[in-house]
Amino acid sequence: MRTVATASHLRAAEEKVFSEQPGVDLMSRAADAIVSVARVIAPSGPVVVAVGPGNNGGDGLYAAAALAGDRDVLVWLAMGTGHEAGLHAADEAGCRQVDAAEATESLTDASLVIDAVLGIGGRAGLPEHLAMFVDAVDALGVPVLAVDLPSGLDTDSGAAHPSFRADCTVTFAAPKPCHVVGEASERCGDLVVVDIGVPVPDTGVFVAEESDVARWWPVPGPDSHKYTRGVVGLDTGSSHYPGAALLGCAGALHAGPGMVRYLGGAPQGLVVSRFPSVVMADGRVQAMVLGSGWGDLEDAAERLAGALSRGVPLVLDADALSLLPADLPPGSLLTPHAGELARMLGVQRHEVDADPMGKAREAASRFGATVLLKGGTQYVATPSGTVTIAVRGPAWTGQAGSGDTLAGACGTLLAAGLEADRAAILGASLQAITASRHPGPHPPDVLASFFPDVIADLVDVADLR
Ligand SMILES: NC(=O)C1=CN([C@@H]2O[C@H](COP(=O)(O)OP(=O)(O)OC[C@H]3O[C@@H](n4cnc5c(N)ncnc54)[C@H](OP(=O)(O)O)[C@@H]3O)[C@@H](O)[C@H]2O)[C@@H](O)CC1
Ligand SMILES: Nc1ncnc2c1ncn2[C@@H]1O[C@H](COP(=O)(O)OP(=O)(O)O)[C@@H](O)[C@H]1O
Ligand SMILES: [K+]
Repeated sequence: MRTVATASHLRAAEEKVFSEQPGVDLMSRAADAIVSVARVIAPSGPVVVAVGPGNNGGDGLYAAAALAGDRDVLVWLAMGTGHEAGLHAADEAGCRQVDAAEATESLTDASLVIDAVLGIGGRAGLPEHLAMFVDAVDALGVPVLAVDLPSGLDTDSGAAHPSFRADCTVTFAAPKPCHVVGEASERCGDLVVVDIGVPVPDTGVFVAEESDVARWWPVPGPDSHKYTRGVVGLDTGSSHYPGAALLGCAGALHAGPGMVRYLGGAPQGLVVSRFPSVVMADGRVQAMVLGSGWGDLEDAAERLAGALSRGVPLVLDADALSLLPADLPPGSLLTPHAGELARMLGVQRHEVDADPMGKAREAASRFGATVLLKGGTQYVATPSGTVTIAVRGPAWTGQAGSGDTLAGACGTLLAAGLEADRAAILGASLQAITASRHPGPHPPDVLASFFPDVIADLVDVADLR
């Protein structure tokens, strides 16, 4: 996992480095990293460097100077001025300064555009002349390497302001919110996080990576058996929504449980004819999933009370989220989408959309349980106040029934003994990684059927580490 830091976190950390190590040259380290990545993306050919007035531009100018050793490098001062010492270095190295028209014309031959206009000091949005340059870059498909972040984005949010669209972003010390949440994150391309000697501040916000899923996935040992691996009980679905039972079972079974017991109100024959290994008899479980596809079941409160009396961690999804008891069993997980979270907190949906991370954190604190807020960005908030953003997946995962399979998968992970936050991070990330590796669209149960391939692959890679 990586810590996510805001612009002000980073500035404070950077100031501390400067005060403790006067004269330290962070900019050269940043520039070296940009040069290394630039050489991988575009090993040869002319490079156009769009340079802004601040230190982001300074990074770009030193990188331009280094690249000019063996290729044509064109420098455009996109805001009229640039970092003085950086400009001197670029001039000395033979970079050619161009104006807006020449920068745009040169795109037809360019192998790479380096966006060093604005970084963490930038205000959101782009002036008109830069927006036109970005349109020309996009139209010609020239690869873009963004320095720290695609200029135009707001460092601290996922909002989709007019900005560069990068194929790769080289950022320093830690990912910022714009790299990992919302539509902004889709503008960053591949993210390379470089250690330039600025210690990562403790922010309590993290982003999960595929390697975390690989390391944490619960793998049975040689002496494991179905009960030690974990039995998950599903009280999901109903006669009105029998599909939810199948979707939950699909998610639970394909995430690798010891056993799935189906204890809900959908026709048992339907479940067992589709999934013969699902057990219909009641008995011991290590975790329960409730609520998906309940609709307005008359005995919902009794069903919840029955599950609570088992004293095992619960995944509460969909309709169970409107019945939250005061004391949830330790290790329980709530899986609302934004509308459900708004209802849980008694606020409007737009308030959740405006501050999804804050609202997920508020719910985790109020209900004393881990909250997985589902959506394009998936936030896992714990009662202690930490928030982890799950691995991101393609948008077509957002379809009816994806949440049911996800709840099932999370149930399997809780039954395996994982803490609720790990179960949520792994379940949500697995769904996203699977959707990325098996481009669809696939209906949710079909997507779940690819979970085992992805788990096997991830675990295999983890074993080799
Ligand atoms: N943190 C670290 O450890 C390290 C950081 N490093 C690098 O420094 C970068 C941060 O540099 P920075 O603070 O100089 O800010 P930066 O992003 O260059 O922009 C500020 C300038 O842009 C201007 N401006 C802003 N918005 C604008 C707009 N919309 N339209 C027009 N103008 C606009 C703004 O003008 P003003 O606000 O004064 O009007 C000001 O002149 C960081 O991202 C990283 O690349 C590395 O060198 C090494 C270690
Ligand atoms: N834009 C998106 N990109 C990727 N995944 C998404 C997007 N929107 C929703 N999802 C995922 O799709 C699932 C939808 O869950 P939910 O809304 O509960 O659906 P349902 O209740 O119909 O099963 C969740 O796993 C969610 O995170
Ligand atoms: K930039």
